Amino acid sequence: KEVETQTKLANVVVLATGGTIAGAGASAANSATYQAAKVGIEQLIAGIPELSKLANVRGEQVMQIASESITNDNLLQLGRRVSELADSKDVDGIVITHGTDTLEETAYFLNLVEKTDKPIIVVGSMRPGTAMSADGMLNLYNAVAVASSKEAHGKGVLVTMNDEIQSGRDVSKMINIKTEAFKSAWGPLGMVVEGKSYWFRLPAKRHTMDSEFDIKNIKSLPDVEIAYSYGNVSDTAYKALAQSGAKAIIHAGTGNGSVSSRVVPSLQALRKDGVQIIRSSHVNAGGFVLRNAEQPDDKYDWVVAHDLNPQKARILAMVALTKTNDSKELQRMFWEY
Ligand SMILES: NC(=O)CC[C@H](N)C(=O)O
Repeated sequence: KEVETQTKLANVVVLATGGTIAGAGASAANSATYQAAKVGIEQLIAGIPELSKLANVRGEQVMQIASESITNDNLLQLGRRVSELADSKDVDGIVITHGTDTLEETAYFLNLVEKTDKPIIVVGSMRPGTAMSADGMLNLYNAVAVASSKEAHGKGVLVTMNDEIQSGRDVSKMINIKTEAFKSAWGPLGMVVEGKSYWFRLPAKRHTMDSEFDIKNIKSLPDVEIAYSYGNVSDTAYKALAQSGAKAIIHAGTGNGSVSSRVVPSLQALRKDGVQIIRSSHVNAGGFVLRNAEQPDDKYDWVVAHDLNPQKARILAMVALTKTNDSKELQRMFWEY
């Protein structure tokens, strides 16, 4: 009996959403020119017989899209399915296959709203399965390995790419042509090698079980948009986004979220009209925006995104706005998550 429980394999569900990990190209030489979201999850799982040694794996095709086309409704649909599965006692871990373009957004969203300590792993690939040196097979194998491990419990939503275990909160796609594409400004949490995980650090920010957000209470997500900044920037985009109904605008700022003097008056006016202004940075290796540095946030009643890049700041702002429209509360959430 004891031996039986010791060797019992974990039950892992793979939720497939599309992306390059489900991509197919015309020839094995096509590592960058191919169609994403072509191959079904049954075929992906069948292509890796070694998975059956790691866990009892079953797949579910939730959608079949390239991740740049993912909508807020898609996020909610996926989040609800993850939550249902996490609540089931027959499920020990969940893997989500995903296009890499917005993988970091989905991983962070789930990290905020899933009330479970069961492993949730988001995984993609940089080359389609039809290409030479395709990376999807190993990335998915590693994802299932981590999802079925005891140690992955309670560590928030994770991403396994290029043998690394990254925090879904921190990780970002930093380059679009290398298999070494996903990095965290603060380093990976661990490594996964030959199906075994090696952990080195833990996430310090609130997530999953410790989060005040719950997918079960989120009916819809408000409109939050991003405006990019650069030299000679105009206020046209900011004003247009507000006019089309944005509840918050993420300022994808230069450097430490600095704001051009050409734009400051409009952002002040938009805030007076009720739009939340959230200063982030488009510095690729990781921005670090501090309150009242560069701009008087207290005076203008603006929020800073701290180390969250603009696309992650959009995710947190949407989720946060389902609870509050108080800028001080929003700022607290931006420090805590
Ligand atoms: N490497 C990828 O997954 C990119 C493919 C596609 N643009 C997507 O995000 O789904």
